[in-house]
Amino acid sequence: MPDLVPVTPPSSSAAGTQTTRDRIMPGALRIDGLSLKIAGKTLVNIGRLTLDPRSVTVIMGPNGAGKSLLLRLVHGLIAPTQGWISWGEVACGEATRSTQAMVFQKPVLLRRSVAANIDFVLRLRAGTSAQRKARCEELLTRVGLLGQADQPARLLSGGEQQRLALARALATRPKVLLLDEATASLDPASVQMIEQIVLASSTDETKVIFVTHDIGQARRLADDVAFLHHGELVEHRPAEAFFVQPSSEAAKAYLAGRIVL
Ligand SMILES: Nc1ncnc2c1ncn2[C@@H]1O[C@H](COP(=O)(O)OP(=O)(O)OP(=O)(O)O)[C@@H](O)[C@H]1O
Repeated sequence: MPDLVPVTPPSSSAAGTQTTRDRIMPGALRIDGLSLKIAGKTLVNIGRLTLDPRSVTVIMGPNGAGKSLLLRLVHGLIAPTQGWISWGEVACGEATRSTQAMVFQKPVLLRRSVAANIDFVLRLRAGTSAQRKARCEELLTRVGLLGQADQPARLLSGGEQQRLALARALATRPKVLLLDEATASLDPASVQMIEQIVLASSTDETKVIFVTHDIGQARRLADDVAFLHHGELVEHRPAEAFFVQPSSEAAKAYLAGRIVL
């Protein structure tokens, strides 16, 4: 296990010194001896996992495999019972969370206009109102919602709401973008748009970790696949190898469409 430096909140880093953001990249995500137990039951148990900082990692596995819990652990929304998660030299926690963004299956939006939802996030960062406006327009253009900027967010369709949630996540210029079944209830056109935005984002120095049940989607997006079963990591391989020749019986059965218990 490498020495992990104490985390410095981004706001307190002096000019000219490395910020938490700088120290996260280009380091990999490393998980070591990670376990999560609730009420005496082990729900996540991952010995070691290292993820490339620039790939799109897809996390797959049957229902209840621990995919969402793993994402929440990585995002620091829940604390592990044991073990470490680190980005580069930095232990994951409060400070790394501000360099990450997570998109959930059900978009969580403010009861304000589309643009105000983005502006809310932009206000947490430095910048003039003209800069915020320009950045807001850039983000809304990127997700195809500029025409609805002044509309109440709650009037958007499900797919549009999810694109707004994605734009809001991208507003933070995250080093790591975590998506938990973000397209699960959307139609094919919305799925395609979100996949395109995600793929384009992953080239901008943003690591993407995408949880999905959809094998076709995993094939389209993944550079590498981590397959979970009963809270354990049963394999982590480059996507080509995983889809052609999965090494675990659970992944073979899952890809063949058989029921995996
Ligand atoms: N707060 C909690 N307390 C107790 N058990 C929990 C809690 N959260 C999740 N679990 C259990 O942990 C297991 C893994 O849950 P998780 O949501 O991570 O699965 P998943 O792989 O994302 O499943 P799905 O594909 O159905 O969303 C499940 O059996 C779930 O019931």
